[in-house]
Amino acid sequence: MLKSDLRKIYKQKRNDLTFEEIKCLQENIYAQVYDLDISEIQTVHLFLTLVKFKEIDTNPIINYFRSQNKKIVVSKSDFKNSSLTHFYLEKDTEIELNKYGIPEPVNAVQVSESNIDLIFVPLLISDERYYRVGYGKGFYDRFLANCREDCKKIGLNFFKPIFKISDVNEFDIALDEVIYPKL
Ligand SMILES: Nc1nc2c(c(=O)[nH]1)N(C=O)[C@@H](CNc1ccc(C(=O)N[C@@H](CCC(=O)O)C(=O)O)cc1)CN2
Ligand SMILES: Nc1ncnc2c1ncn2[C@@H]1O[C@H](COP(=O)(O)OP(=O)(O)OP(=O)(O)O)[C@@H](O)[C@H]1O
Repeated sequence: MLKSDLRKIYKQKRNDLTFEEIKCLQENIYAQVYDLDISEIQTVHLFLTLVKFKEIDTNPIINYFRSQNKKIVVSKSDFKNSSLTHFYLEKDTEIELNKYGIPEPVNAVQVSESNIDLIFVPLLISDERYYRVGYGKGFYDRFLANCREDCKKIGLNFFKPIFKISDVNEFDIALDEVIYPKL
């Protein structure tokens, strides 16, 4: 199926989830995250939850990685060129919503992509080859292209991957793994 159709379908499917359903799906995802082998990981990048699109609440994941003494990195989005810049998220880092409703750090220390060992990637839907469809601006395609070859990329989603995204292009970078609710 085409990215543009998948984007519409999975935006709607996510929007249709009730908060009770989301709570249950999240718990399943968190349990799988807490089961990952993170012994080689020092620095982990997470997205901060975009509430208007009913994204997974990443706060419990952030708290978990903090409790494991890992450094947390979050981004600021530049919609003019679809680029992200990255910053350490400390316990006292101030967070503000940008005009799209994305939480972003204020006055934090910038981090280069080369310091990131693990990235949790937001997505609407992925396929069995670990390609993904996001909101369609290419922020993550650009970001992942700048990361280390050995940086681990794990997608998080409420829905099971489909067989195949048919219009994957030269910029699309496959993830290493996608975590979605399993029985
Ligand atoms: N939490 C989170 N942060 C993220 C992403 C994400 O998927 N989740 N992104 C992943 O790449 C980037 C942001 N991508 C976004 C793309 C569109 C809109 C948005 O509000 N779109 C409006 C139309 C905006 C316009 O073009 O004027 C809409 O769809 O209504 C928000 C975020 C970077 N940060
Ligand atoms: N590294 C790159 N350099 C230049 N253009 C890029 C790059 N990566 C992606 N693009 C362009 O960005 C646009 C959006 O890409 P795509 O449809 O794959 O977005 P997406 O993965 O759904 O969005 P997002 O990453 O923001 O969640 C496409 O037109 C694509 O060609």
